[in-house]
Amino acid sequence: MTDSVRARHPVAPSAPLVADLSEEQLLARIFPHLPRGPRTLVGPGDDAAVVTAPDGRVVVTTDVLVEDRHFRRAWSSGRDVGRRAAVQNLADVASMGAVPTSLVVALVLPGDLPAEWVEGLAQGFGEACAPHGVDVVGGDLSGGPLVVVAVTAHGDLEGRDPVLRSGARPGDVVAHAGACGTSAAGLALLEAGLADVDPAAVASFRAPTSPLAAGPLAAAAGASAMLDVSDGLLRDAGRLARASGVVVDLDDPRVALAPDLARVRTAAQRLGVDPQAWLLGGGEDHGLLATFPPDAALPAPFRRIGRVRARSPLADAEPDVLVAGEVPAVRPGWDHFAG
Ligand SMILES: Nc1ncnc2c1ncn2[C@@H]1O[C@H](COP(=O)(O)OP(=O)(O)O)[C@@H](O)[C@H]1O
Ligand SMILES: Cc1ncc(C[n+]2csc(CCOP(=O)(O)OP(=O)(O)O)c2C)c(N)n1
Ligand SMILES: [Mg+2]
Ligand SMILES: [Mg+2]
Ligand SMILES: [Mg+2]
Repeated sequence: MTDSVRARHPVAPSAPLVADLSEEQLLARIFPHLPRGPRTLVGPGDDAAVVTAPDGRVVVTTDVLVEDRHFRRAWSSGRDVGRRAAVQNLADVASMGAVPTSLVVALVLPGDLPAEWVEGLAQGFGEACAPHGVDVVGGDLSGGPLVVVAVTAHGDLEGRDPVLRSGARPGDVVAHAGACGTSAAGLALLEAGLADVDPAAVASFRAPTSPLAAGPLAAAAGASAMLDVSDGLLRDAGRLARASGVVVDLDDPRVALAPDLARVRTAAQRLGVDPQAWLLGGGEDHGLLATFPPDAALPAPFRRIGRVRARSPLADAEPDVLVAGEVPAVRPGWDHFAG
């Protein structure tokens, strides 16, 4: 950290700042302070929490989108941001095996923002939610220096057990539903000023779609663990692997993710980059990554992309995720702080 940053904050020179920590390290400092009673069936650490209500259980999750961190006003319309914010939250509900039911939306809006942009945002929420029978039931407004969209989503497990990150067992099949790497390709094209090279990839960055119905289907088919891929396949597979105490060994992406590779090949050639970096390290496609017992039939549109292995009891520094048995060479994905 620079001295000028430290000068603004009254901390000891050795005390870490947020930018010195990974998201996981920061969460490890937060979680111990949070109260936890018998109403909490699944607490922080998964894609969503499960809490009891007098007449049952409610799945609840929240994600925030920040201007210039998650979107740029020059690249995305209000409608795009509304659709993205909805899908990002609905995917966290689906990845618990639940059906999303309602959202509340809190907005921070700078005064120079056209009111039309905000109407577009509401339209985007409507377009992403209505087909799934999800209602937008409230929110909050505040002024502020940049656009922030904070969403809380609720879901219904319909009597099923929630599918946690922690249930993967050695021998399970690793499967994925949805796209991998397309959103990252779209972002890279926008950054390079080459959006016209692949308008479909750019559209999926601006407003991704997630196979939401596949979450409850996976739960019904006996999925042992699940999460949505928001930060990159390797990063999120690592979270599932650590929560479950296993190693995720992904199949060779040139075969297992061949359709995804084909989708981003043109953009990769044009930008002169290795498309595997997008497939394995790109986030924000919000596909579902799940593990299934070996005898389970994978529900559509899940496809096998790897296998769960036992951790070796002797190897301390064993990686959590392998690709075709090897330590992957590409960046694993997004971290807000220790990127
Ligand atoms: N400020 C916070 N206080 C309590 N729990 C948090 C906080 N930020 C994140 N979490 C929890 O940490 C876990 C990981 O968060 P995150 O990586 O954002 O999950 P996701 O990618 O599914 O949105 C989640 O269970 C989330 O609820
Ligand atoms: C302008 C811009 N730059 C970079 C990115 C890439 N990016 C920003 S956040 C993120 C990860 C996903 O967001 P996060 O807040 O971590 O969502 P969560 O994991 O909580 O679902 C990625 C890949 C972007 N979307 N927009
Ligand atoms: Mg998630
Ligand atoms: Mg989150
Ligand atoms: Mg994230």
